[in-house]
Amino acid sequence: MKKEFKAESKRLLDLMINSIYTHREIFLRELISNSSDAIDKIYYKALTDENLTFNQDDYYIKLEADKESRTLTIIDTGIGMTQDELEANLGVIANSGSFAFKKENELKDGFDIIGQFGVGFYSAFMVAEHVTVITKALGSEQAYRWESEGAEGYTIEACEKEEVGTKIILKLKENTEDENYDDYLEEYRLKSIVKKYSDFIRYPIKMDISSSRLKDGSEDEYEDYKEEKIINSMVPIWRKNKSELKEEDYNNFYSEKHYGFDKPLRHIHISADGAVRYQSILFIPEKTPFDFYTKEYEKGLELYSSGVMIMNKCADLLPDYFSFVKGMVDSEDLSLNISRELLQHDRQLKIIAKRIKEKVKSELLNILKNDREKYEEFYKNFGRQLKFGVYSDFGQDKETLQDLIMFYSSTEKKMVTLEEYVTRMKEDQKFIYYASGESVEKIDKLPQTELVSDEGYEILYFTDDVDEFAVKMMMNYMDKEFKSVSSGDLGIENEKIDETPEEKEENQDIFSMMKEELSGKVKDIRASKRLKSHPVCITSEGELSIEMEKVLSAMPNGNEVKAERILEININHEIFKGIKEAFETDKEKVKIYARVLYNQALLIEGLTINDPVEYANDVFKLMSK
Ligand SMILES: Nc1ncnc2c1ncn2[C@@H]1O[C@H](COP(=O)(O)OP(=O)(O)OP(=O)(O)O)[C@@H](O)[C@H]1O
Repeated sequence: MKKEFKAESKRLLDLMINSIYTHREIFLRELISNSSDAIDKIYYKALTDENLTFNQDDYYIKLEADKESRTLTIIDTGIGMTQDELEANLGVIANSGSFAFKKENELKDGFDIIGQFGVGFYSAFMVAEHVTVITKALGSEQAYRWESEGAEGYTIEACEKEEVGTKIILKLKENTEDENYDDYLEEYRLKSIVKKYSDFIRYPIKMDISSSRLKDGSEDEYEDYKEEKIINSMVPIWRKNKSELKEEDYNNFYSEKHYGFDKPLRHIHISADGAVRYQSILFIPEKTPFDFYTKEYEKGLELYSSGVMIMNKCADLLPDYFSFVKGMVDSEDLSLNISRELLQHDRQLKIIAKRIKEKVKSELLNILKNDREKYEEFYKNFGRQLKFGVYSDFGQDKETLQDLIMFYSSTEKKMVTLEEYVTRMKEDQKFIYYASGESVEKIDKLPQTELVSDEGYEILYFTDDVDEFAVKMMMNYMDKEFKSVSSGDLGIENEKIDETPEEKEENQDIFSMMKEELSGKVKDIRASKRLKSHPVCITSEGELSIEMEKVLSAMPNGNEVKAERILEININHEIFKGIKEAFETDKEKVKIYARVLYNQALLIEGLTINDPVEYANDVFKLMSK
């Protein structure tokens, strides 16, 4: 009976089969990589299960090309699949969650599809019109045959197969003007594809290779014969010498492993011979994985013990703030049998994790120093993660991360590091100033930044939710304290703005009256020490800023925290003169002023006002008075 693919799989499969795809040849890489994974699984079992004995020679992958029937067959001695596994693994292309992330029109390019969804096996349909999978699972008596011609569906039935393992038979598509599928039956072509993408596969990839030799007893007569040969070098790339490897080799490895659909921004190749022996290849991706900032994203590195993969995503090897790092670690000093729980406490693993953390940090610093543009690109994608790192775990990693974070600068008009900021601070400047807001454009217009900007000080713009929380955790950098431009004491003396004692005395009563009108809304009303041309602004007192309040109250369980608001009034502004006048002649008007100014300050700050109708009426009243 023919079964249909799950709806999403069908759409995806259609797209893939019909996409004009320039790298069709990678279907072989995908199938070989699946075979290699399947052998890894059985090999691992054999090493850890006393009841199983296997010889190294038992593990291999074999390619068979038959020109007559136009089939290419990939055979492996891996773990095989049961009927249920066939159904589960080859009946659904991608798990629907990840598929939902991409809209159909974004799926034009086949490369994207493969990289992002791990639809490895289905790439077979880029070259084959009919695919047959014959497989027998370890420990199972019965073998099964899965067959499909693409989007129409598939069948599964019982069949005969001697040995455990899987055999995939591709009946190649008819040749077209653009593509000569017969090419995939040619020895030289298959050999070169294997060399290019699968050279380092640890198991032998065998193929019958034609040669010719002198006929027995003859001196000039040759005969053709076939001989089985291993066509890959089998040395894993991480065991090779760095000097032997080219950028391209690392890039191929990155794609082969499906670490990402992009090209890596940087690779790090570690070969350590110290207290713990291990090799590692790490990648810093160029682009943010599509699910990076979602719950679905899982950090981790592949973990191998002496070349055998023991864990797909070992999370303990990476701190959360470097969760974007992809790659693998292979160590001879780790036990094959180690369980997840034990691994967490493994001393060796801790040493490796620490070293990886340091390496990634120094590589990032290196990019920052030598390739600023690249770093800024990286930072755009993953900077938020680093800032979360500063903030989380009570700031225990702030030292590691503080030199890697950047903010937009008011004076430089670009991203700058904290070190750059501090080293060009003015002599009399006491603090590292920052202003928080939704975007650079919005912060540019904030009244609170006026004085600090006018004094010629640089201001860092905090546009990410996490920013202010992160610097609160850091407290200072190179002994300089962070200071919000909205905070009470800015450490700037300015005679023109500061209230004289007489003024203070004089304004006292006005402010008290306004404060009474705004009771419950603001903690205090003061003459501003930062406003020059704007009449009013809101600032906060204490640990919690208005921006932080916004972030916290936007959280799902609606934190009801409120910043302590201070209404600051520019006593040198025309408007304040009006208030003073009203205080003498029309006390009711002072109250209206208080309400209007408060609401306007909220609006400037990007906060909502409680009663817009009352506000509008107040404004009308002032306009008509
Ligand atoms: N030769 C094989 N032997 C045993 N199982 C296989 C074989 N080929 C595929 N499978 C099973 O089918 C599943 C689906 O394969 P597919 O290539 O579509 O995705 P994947 O290998 O899981 O993901 P990715 O290709 O992104 O690593 C595999 O995870 C594996 O369980």
